[in-house]
Amino acid sequence: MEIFNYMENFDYEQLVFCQDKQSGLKAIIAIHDTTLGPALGGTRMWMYESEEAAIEDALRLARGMTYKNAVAGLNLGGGKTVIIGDPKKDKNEEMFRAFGRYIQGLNGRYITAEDVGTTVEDMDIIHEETDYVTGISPAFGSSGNPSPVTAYGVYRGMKAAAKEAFGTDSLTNKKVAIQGVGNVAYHLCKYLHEEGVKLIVTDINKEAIQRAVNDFQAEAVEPNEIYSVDSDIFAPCALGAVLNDVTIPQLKASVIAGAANNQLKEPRHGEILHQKGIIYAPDYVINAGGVINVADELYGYNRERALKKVENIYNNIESVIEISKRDQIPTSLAADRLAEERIAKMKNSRSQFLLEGKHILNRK
Ligand SMILES: NC(=O)c1ccc[n+]([C@@H]2O[C@H](COP(=O)([O-])OP(=O)(O)OC[C@H]3O[C@@H](n4cnc5c(N)ncnc54)[C@H](O)[C@@H]3O)[C@@H](O)[C@H]2O)c1
Ligand SMILES: CC(C)C[C@H](N)C(=O)O
Repeated sequence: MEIFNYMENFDYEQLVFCQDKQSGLKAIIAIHDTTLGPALGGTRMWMYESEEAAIEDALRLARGMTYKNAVAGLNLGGGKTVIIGDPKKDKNEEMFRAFGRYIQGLNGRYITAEDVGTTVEDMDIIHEETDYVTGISPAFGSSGNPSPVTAYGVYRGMKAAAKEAFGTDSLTNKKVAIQGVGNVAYHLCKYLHEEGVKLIVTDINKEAIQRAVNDFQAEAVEPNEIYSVDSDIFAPCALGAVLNDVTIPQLKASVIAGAANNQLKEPRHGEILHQKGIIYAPDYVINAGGVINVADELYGYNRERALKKVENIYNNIESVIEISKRDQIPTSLAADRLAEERIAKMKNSRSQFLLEGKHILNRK
């Protein structure tokens, strides 16, 4: 990958490599865009096949956060960290403390939180070194684990997408196929089960599957069967790039609404879904509940206020579908348009503001 080329093409601001030999920390912080405010995005710990794959993931996820935060109406930019390593074996306290010091060194340009492979406990350790971390323990007056709130947002967004596809937002008796029943999807299953949804689940972790089978009477299928099962809604809740040339032709669902980041392998896959008449709830619009929740910490966390904002994901999905229908474009592009318009407007007004400031100073 030509890193500077890639950064230039997609307007990235900064890429930071952090290493600490003693603790084994190898982290990459990507800051995409801070027009709307400091970059807020989680830290993912994953066993990447190569350093290049880790860099690419950090960059793609950071850009996703810029768009997510913009559409969610947050005054925050987008960034993300990946830590290279096995979250089950390679974590230690020194690693997260070292990482915390790197975040502190960015002086507030980047604020972190949980993502795949990191926990509230990890954030608490980071907090020993920096205030630029959210999703820390409620004992600190903080919001804790964002996953249940992300699940609530996905549930709300799924209902809005269902309304477009089925004429009603009731999910009772609908079949929902869920890929990956981890932190977010477990809570999503709870909401769906309570509404009388028939759940079909898969995971590469047998215990996670068993929990969903036991707790929600879900039907379990093999990971490669989840795309082609008979379902009304497909909810990708594992990792990215799962909507691609191989999987899309297998889908029976009329709606795609799930928590995973970067679900489309390439932008053209959004166009293919549009042509097939599948209602795709854009990932970064529907899965913004977690970031909305942790961002509320910046104002002194108030759960009721945060959940009210998360409910709005229903309206955000409705707006995206409206633009998609009006302009005859895929929902993925409609969402991009919403985000880019908000950022562009702010870029203009910020430069005007700065010009004025300079003008006043000159007068003095
Ligand atoms: N946690 C949040 O608040 C949040 C917020 C926004 C977006 N997301 C995104 O949602 C997704 C899930 O997040 P999470 O926190 O629940 O993570 P998680 O690690 O708890 O859950 C992911 C699950 O997917 C399973 N999985 C991995 N590869 C799979 C495969 N090929 N087939 C089937 N299952 C597979 C894992 O075993 C795990 O159980 C991620 O893409 C994450 O970035 C999470
Ligand atoms: C800030 C975090 C809650 C971010 C979350 N992991 C996401 O992808 O939205």
